[in-house]
Amino acid sequence: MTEPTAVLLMAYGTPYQESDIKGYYTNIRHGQEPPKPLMDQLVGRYKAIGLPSPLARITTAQRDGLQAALDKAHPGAYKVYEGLKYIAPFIKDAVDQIAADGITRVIGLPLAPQYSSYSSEDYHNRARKAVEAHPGMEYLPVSSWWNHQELIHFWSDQLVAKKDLTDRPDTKVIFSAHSLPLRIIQGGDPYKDEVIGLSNAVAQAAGLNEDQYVLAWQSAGRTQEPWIGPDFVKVAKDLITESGMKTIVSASIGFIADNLEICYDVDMELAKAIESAGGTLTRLNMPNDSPALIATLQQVVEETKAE
Ligand SMILES: CC1=C(CCC(=O)O)c2cc3nc(cc4[nH]c(cc5[nH]c(cc1n2)c(C)c5CCC(=O)O)c(CCC(=O)O)c4C)C(CCC(=O)O)=C3C
Ligand SMILES: [Fe+2]
Repeated sequence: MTEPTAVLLMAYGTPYQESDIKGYYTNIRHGQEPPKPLMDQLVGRYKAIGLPSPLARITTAQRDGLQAALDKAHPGAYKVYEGLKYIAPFIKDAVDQIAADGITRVIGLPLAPQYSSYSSEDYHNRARKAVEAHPGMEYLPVSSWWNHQELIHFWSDQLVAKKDLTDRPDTKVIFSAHSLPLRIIQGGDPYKDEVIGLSNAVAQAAGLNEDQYVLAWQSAGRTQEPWIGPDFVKVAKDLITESGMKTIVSASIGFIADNLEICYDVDMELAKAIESAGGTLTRLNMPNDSPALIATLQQVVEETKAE
């Protein structure tokens, strides 16, 4: 039998317990400890959703689901690993484990559907650095995979199921993705265009007209520099108070899992803003470890060939 190929699933990571938050946040801040007010704010948000955030369990379930799907389609051909950016098991730990398992071919698959230098390229750089420590190991990076039909239909199926609601003149669908500092997308980063591409593809597959949906940005950091906007909280409030909308359907298409940005920024912050403006929020489910997401990841792996 030929040697299996490793599939390295890479994700942001999430603190498992309160005592992890400081180290995790310090890693996100490139080794700088967070000032107390920022730290307190983040602890407050994690406590509000309950630790660990569902993301920890979901990333592992995605790994297990992909392993089972690949085992069924190609017995013995792939071994799936989980490597995180800001908390253990780190990307480097996973690569070292792959080497210890005697595998020399690694597909690097970021669990972020759109490419950006902030997320995808940083995952690949961390993986490549770890791979270089193992002579003879080959690294095959996946850039982005937002345009897979299974993923597009995961979202559009939910909108089609809510057609009675979305067709009402006082309902608007808001697609959203994580904002980024404008400086990151300047100089040709495709992130924004890929998010626009996914939102339009989902809208088209769901049969939405251009006046039935908008794209906005969520979870921007509260820093001085400009971030991609408009922010989805402001967009939602304006739609209700100025454009006569009653229902907002929120689809966080830039993410694939329930996490802090979904459970807090959408389910608490956005929901509260909409309710206090007099409207109601309906939030679409995230792909998590659904068959559609696992099928998408399986296709991405099958399409990845040596260059
Ligand atoms: C583009 C993008 C994605 C999607 C792509 C991908 O998934 O890779 C993403 C995902 C995530 N971000 C996450 C958590 C955090 N991100 C932060 C901070 C930041 N994110 C940024 C961008 C992104 N973030 C940026 C530009 C910053 C500013 C700091 C900096 O310049 O580096 C902070 C610090 C505090 C704060 O600012 O809120 C936290 C705690 C979690 C885990 C949630 C959980 O635990 O459930 C997830 C999945
Ligand atoms: Fe983030």
